[in-house]
Amino acid sequence: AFVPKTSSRLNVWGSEMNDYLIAPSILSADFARLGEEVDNVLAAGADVVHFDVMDNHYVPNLTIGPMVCKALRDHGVTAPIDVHLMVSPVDAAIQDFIDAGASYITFHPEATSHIDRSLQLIKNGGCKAGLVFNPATSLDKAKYVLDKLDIILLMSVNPGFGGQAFIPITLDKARAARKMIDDAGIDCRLEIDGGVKVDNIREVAEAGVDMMVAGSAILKEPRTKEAYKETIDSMRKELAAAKVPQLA
Ligand SMILES: O=C(CO)[C@@H](O)[C@H](O)COP(=O)(O)O
Repeated sequence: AFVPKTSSRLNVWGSEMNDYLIAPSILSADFARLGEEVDNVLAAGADVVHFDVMDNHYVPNLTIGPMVCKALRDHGVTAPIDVHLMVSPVDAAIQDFIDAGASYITFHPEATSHIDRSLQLIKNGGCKAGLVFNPATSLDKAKYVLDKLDIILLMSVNPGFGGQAFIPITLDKARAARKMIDDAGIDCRLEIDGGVKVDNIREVAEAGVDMMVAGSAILKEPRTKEAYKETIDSMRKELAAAKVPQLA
């Protein structure tokens, strides 16, 4: 049965966190003013900084690395930094981002021959660990590492670029991933990334997602704290109205 959301079902990683985490992707930031952009989006109410790392090999784009992550920490950012590694092979980058101050690190199962070992490497570094599933990648790869997963991240676009359209079948996959998490009873967030906007975020939440990455929907002109707050507040209003299935 669908009933209004309460915090009981989504109480993962401790009660001090919001039920729904909003994670603006800095891929859409003005990189010439990155520190200020991150400060503004956090002051506007974002929970987490989503940090996209692309290697021009696993994905067809090249972005930012551990030095930029460390620079944000040195700048004074204390919010969680959610590092999404679109990098292959991935293990060296995992260690670099642990050293650079990452909080959460996720990677694609295709990017390592040893998924279990790569997850353990992240956990040994004291970070939350997660697997990322491209739109056409099956959730099967999660099955035998569920006990090591703090995050399952579903790509709702093909990775590599911001500003793409949400792929609707991801909602079915989200429901399947939510069931997998609930059946296993693990303390795991379900994250989604790609094409998330004010007008579809409620539907995404109702499919069982509790961590929302949004790049171009939030980080856009006029690039002011007030404008970021307006978008994030609108997203929170939609999330508050979401009806999600409760655990039995
Ligand atoms: O990882 C990626 C793209 O590969 C994302 O994090 C995008 O940056 C999301 O951007 P929008 O689709 O929200 O504009």
